[in-house]
Amino acid sequence: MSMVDSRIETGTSPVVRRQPGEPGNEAVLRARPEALAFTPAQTALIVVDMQNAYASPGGYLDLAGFDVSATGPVIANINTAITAARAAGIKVIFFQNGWDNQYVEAGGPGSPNFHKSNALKTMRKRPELMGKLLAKGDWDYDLVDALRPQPGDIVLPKPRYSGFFNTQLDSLLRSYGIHHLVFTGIATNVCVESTLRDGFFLEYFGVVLEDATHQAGPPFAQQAALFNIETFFGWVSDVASFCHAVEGHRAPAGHTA
Ligand SMILES: C/C(=C/NC(N)=O)C(=O)O
Repeated sequence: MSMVDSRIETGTSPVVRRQPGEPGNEAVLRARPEALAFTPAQTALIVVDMQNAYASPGGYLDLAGFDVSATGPVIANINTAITAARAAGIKVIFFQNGWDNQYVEAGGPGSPNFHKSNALKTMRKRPELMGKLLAKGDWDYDLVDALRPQPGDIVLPKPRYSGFFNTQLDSLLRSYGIHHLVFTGIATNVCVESTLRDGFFLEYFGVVLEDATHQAGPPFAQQAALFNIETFFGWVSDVASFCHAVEGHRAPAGHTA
């Protein structure tokens, strides 16, 4: 059951607005700790790293010992959010995490990534996996079959946990006049939280749809990430609330978001 505050239905809950709302243009999302108002055309749905590596049995997280058995409903919920976003004219941005198959982009021993990445560590333990985990061109790097980008969507590669680091995300968002980011994907406590946090420092309003995310690690990692986001960096909502908020908002005719 969603823990999102239902008081907004009765109009007693505060609504966070970046600027005074324009009637008819504004969607209001039930969220914790407050409802959040946004304009669909100035909002992006960010789909973080929904690759086989993170969401499929036999992918990197699974091989590294993380539980991916509950990712099926997350994929279905992301699909629901994507469909609602496209219909409302919200830009959909997919990230793919990883590197070239020689791992030059992963950084050598001079990079903390070399020492902390569980994908790189797993491959050092199991050399037969070298060139496979999170390597561009391999199944592990591919987006899961159930989530297919469409014309008008953006697909961005990223080499580190934050989607703002060494990517075109910030300049693309600014070029489209986007300042609200709705987050889905895996892992809540790693790349989702890292990207939302960096967005906060760059003045983006970030909200996570909790049932469209999954953690890397035990359930407390999900709870801690959502607590941090709700308390310090942004807002937490769910897919049904997002669909409800954008219902009735339609992309202009002939518009690919
Ligand atoms: C653990 C991990 C998480 N990535 C992500 N997409 O959140 C990794 O990439 O090693």
